[in-house]
Amino acid sequence: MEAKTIKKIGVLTSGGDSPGMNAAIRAVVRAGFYYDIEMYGIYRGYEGMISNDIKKLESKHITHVLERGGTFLKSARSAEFRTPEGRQIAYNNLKSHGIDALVVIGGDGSLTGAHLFYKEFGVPAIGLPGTIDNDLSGTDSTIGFDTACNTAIEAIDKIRDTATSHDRLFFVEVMGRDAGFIAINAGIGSAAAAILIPEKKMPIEHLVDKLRIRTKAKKASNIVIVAEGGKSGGATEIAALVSKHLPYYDIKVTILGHLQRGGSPSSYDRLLASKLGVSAIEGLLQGKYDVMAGLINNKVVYTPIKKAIVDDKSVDEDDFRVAKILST
Ligand SMILES: Nc1ncnc2c1ncn2[C@@H]1O[C@H](COP(=O)(O)OP(=O)(O)OP(=O)(O)O)[C@@H](O)[C@H]1O
Ligand SMILES: O=P(O)(O)OC[C@H]1O[C@](O)(CO)[C@@H](O)[C@@H]1O
Ligand SMILES: [Mg+2]
Repeated sequence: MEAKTIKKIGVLTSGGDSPGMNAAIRAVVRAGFYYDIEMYGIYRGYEGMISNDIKKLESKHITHVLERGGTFLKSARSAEFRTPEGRQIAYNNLKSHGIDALVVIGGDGSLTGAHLFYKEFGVPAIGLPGTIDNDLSGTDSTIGFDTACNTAIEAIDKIRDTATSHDRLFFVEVMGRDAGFIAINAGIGSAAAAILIPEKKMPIEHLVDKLRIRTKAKKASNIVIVAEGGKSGGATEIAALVSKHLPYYDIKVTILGHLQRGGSPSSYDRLLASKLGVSAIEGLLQGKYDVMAGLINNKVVYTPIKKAIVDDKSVDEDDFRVAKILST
């Protein structure tokens, strides 16, 4: 595709926030300035595009944001942007500021919105994978995933201390409505007894058998990791089912919840966000539209958004094999 002349670029964060979004915004804005582009912040994701909450960004806006969790541009889930009328208002607002192109930082939903917007109005857009869920193809890891896994592991380590002291069985729920990436990573990284994810059904009898075997083997503690969108329910539901089979166990449930979305980004997420932020601006200037910039084997790759959002990135079967071997 032939590159359009781009003089003003808008950047927004959308969907659930993720650690490293600020680092990504900073890199996008810094790279924009480097290439003499006027940069605009669109606040609260697509909500701000519709309510015209759009401001020109200066250097001062991105000072000391790289290390901060959350997103200083704020984020939102916008029902109105899902409607053609909402998107038309958003387009009119962009035009009123003379914005020629967009960088959208968010998850699969946010990138779906960017793809639709490009198709309808021809506004050049590049997506950056910003979500703790890691559920986008075209990148080994999404911005925020590594930090979220570290946060989950740190919390589970603490739970293990008390679980071991009291010989208790813990069910720990991690985030991931439709994706088990945090669960499998945090599960392997914290020596979980079992890991339950949305993509795979584990019959309750299997889980119960596994826990019985571990009890016989006199394992010091048992921690089961459950992704919130598990096929048989979340940690609370699974714990209730298991307690019917193993009434002699002292069972506790911990839901880690939104603490997994906060915190200062890890070094990996800072690097990822910084590389992809620069690549977003350079991609737009080279005429790469309707694509997501990702990192595969440490190289920047531009993948059509349509491909990146397709639900074909699944938890590696080999990770399950490893988890099984290590928990036996
Ligand atoms: N099909 C769609 N058409 C238009 N806009 C969409 C569509 N899907 C999502 N969006 C927009 O993107 C926003 C964010 O999407 P969603 O809530 O799925 O989060 P996400 O970007 O996947 O992030 P995460 O899953 O990490 O929280 C939605 O609130 C909506 O404004
Ligand atoms: O904060 P909200 O809007 O309840 O969204 C929670 C969802 O967002 C995510 O944290 C991803 O951002 C999912 O893992 C979780 O299911
Ligand atoms: Mg999503």
